[in-house]
Amino acid sequence: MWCHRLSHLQRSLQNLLRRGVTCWAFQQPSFKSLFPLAIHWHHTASESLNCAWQQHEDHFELQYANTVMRFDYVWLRDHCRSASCYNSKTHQRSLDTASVDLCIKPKTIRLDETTLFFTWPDGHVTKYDLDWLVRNSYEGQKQKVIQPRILWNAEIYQRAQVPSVDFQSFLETNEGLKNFLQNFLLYGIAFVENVPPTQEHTEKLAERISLIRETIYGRMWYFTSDFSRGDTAYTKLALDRHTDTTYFQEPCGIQVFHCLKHEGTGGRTLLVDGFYAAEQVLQKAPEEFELLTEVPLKHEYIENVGECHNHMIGVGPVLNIYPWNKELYLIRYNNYDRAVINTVPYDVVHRWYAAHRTLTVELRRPENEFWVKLKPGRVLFIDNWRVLHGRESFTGYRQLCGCYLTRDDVLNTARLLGLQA
Ligand SMILES: C[N+](C)(C)CCCC[C@H](N)C(=O)O
Ligand SMILES: O=C(O)CCC(=O)C(=O)O
Ligand SMILES: [Fe+2]
Repeated sequence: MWCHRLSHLQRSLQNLLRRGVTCWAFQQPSFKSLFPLAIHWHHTASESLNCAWQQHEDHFELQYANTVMRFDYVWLRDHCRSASCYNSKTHQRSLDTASVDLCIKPKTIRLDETTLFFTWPDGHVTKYDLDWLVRNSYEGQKQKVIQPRILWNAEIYQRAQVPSVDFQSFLETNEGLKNFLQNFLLYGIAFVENVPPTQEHTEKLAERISLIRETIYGRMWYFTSDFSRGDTAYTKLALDRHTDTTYFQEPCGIQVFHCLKHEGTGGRTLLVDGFYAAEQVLQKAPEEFELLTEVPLKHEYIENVGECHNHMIGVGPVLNIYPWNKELYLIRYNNYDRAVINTVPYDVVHRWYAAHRTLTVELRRPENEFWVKLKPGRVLFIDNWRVLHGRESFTGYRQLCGCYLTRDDVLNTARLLGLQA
């Protein structure tokens, strides 16, 4: 641990020196030893490669491909891809990270063409390709989006004329499946056409891209307005925009809807891109956006109807972002299922209500609403981590079937088809 303290001390000393406060520093007994080496930049001979590196006391600095990267020495030892440290068949680490000295530093560093060689105190050599380091560095990741998306309001979505994929081509060709998934990843919704209007065919579709996520509602579900379950979804009432299963610790990733029958009026489906609305909040009120990413909330499902007894609780903020690049990846928005707020003090609660209102105003702008009437044969897939759904009240007999999908497995299929997900 000494080396970390040293470098920390060194940094504070440098800060003090920069601010001109030197007296404290000179009182330290080993002041000189804190600055043991003059730092030299190593440049590559070839101009075209444009690579330079420095060995600092507590990290390795690399400039390459217009990126300045800083690597911790333990990190450099830990990611060694040599045969004894990494099994390239299973893509698993063999090295026991706990056996690495936390104060490790390379004995020598050398660059040959585009490969960096680190020789460690015990003689072990680690090789890194410069491009690999760029791809895998924090600085490289920070600039990258995990999931490219096209945020939409009704006009943007309709203008894009996103084609539906045909049932046959979805099931039988990789191209059909890939087109479908690409649209789904970009927009958070996608349709399959000409599906025979049965639960079995809907299930086949779902199984083509993922594993079906079985929940308290079953594996494939099938529902009418019979109030067979203790939830408003099982009535004829209107449902305002929301995401489902906010009361799960991990809300379901994807929802599949297939309307098998409707003899009556109303019942249109409402779709709103939650990420588009959140982006508007970020632009107009960044501190409110931040609050929505920070305040943890509970959502709850309490059911006691007939034989069904359930009590589910999920905790998490409304907006979930990756901490390193601030990219939004999940919105949890369901005012029906939001539980008592008892996770934040009153003053934060008040600011949270204001931020929630700002988001709600964006979500409710008529220009952000995309309305569609689900029909037998046309199956809708919704990214339940991004796109909110709702429905208009209706009359008559309406049958809806569908299921939830596990998000990991949808993304797995997408990656195997060569898509970025
Ligand atoms: C889709 N299906 C009818 C099975 C369930 C409906 C769940 C409704 C619940 N309030 C929620 O938003 O999670
Ligand atoms: O009836 C509908 O169209 C959708 C109801 C709903 O929100 C749901 O089942 O999750
Ligand atoms: Fe729902």
